[in-house]
Amino acid sequence: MISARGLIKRYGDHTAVDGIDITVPKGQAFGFLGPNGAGKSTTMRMIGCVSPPTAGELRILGMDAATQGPAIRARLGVVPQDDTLDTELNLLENLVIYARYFGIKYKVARERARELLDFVQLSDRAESKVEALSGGMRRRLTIARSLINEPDLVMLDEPTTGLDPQARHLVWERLFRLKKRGVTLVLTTHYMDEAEQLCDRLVVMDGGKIAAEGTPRQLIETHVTREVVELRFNTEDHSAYAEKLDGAAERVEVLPDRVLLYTDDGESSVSEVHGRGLSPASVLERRATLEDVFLRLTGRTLVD
Ligand SMILES: Nc1ncnc2c1ncn2[C@@H]1O[C@H](COP(=O)(O)OP(=O)(O)OP(=O)(O)O)[C@@H](O)[C@H]1O
Repeated sequence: MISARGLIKRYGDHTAVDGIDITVPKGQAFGFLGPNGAGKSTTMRMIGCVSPPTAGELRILGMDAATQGPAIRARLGVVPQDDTLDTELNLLENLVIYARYFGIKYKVARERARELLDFVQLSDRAESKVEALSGGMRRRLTIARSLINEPDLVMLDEPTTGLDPQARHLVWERLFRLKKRGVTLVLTTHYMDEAEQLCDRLVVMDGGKIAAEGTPRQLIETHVTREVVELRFNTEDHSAYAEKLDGAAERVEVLPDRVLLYTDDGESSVSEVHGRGLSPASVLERRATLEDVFLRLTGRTLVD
């Protein structure tokens, strides 16, 4: 569905995307994980054929992005970061009008719009104005809109940013269903749980480059230990404690508010902490996550 080789995007002197390679097969949910400014949206815009690459080769749906943009766009679904719905119109009208961009006949558009509202569980709101919808409902409507041209590939830029947990789960559940229907999904996210739950494969981006790639499980197994012990001390300066804990685990990481011990045996690391005469205010043993992978690879946390 997507093949990029040596993809580069420069804005003046600034290189936003710095020579990335990606391959996305059909039916996969492929995620770009990374902090602000990593180059995720820029990559999505190139794949969406709205921003031409400065250099490199980019093929989407077997076509060349440089020369076949309009043909590619006709077969893509796009869910932008900010909702661009027409709030003055009702839900059905939003979908039907969008269908016109694709030259879909009115009768077909209305039928599809009804089906799609059903798919995103908004049928009972068909005649309401968009301005009356919650954030989660708007997202679902935007997802419905992205499907009006029956796309093979749907691109979602931070599909659940700003939504409450329940609204996020509703969006995820619909995206799972889309995937089951064989639609390929490409998404960007700041959220490790979203990446873990939705994505078959991930690239971790940082500073315009790909820092790592794999399934969520592979990334965790390759880059971090199985367990993590989080220690919080009554102090303003956790780095002093990190020094005292040198060698207490496979790796010791310090954040402003805690020390992280990366270990394959949480219990013995906790004993080691006490053995060194240290008394943390709190101790949390947990499984390693993508957030830990990210910290390892970039030295930063996902959500600043
Ligand atoms: N149109 C533009 N003109 C100049 N610089 C840009 C433009 N778009 C993006 N950039 C810069 O390119 C870099 C990558 O931005 P991009 O929006 O792709 O990051 P991102 O990973 O999507 O971040 P976010 O999570 O905040 O959306 C940033 O340094 C940004 O300031």
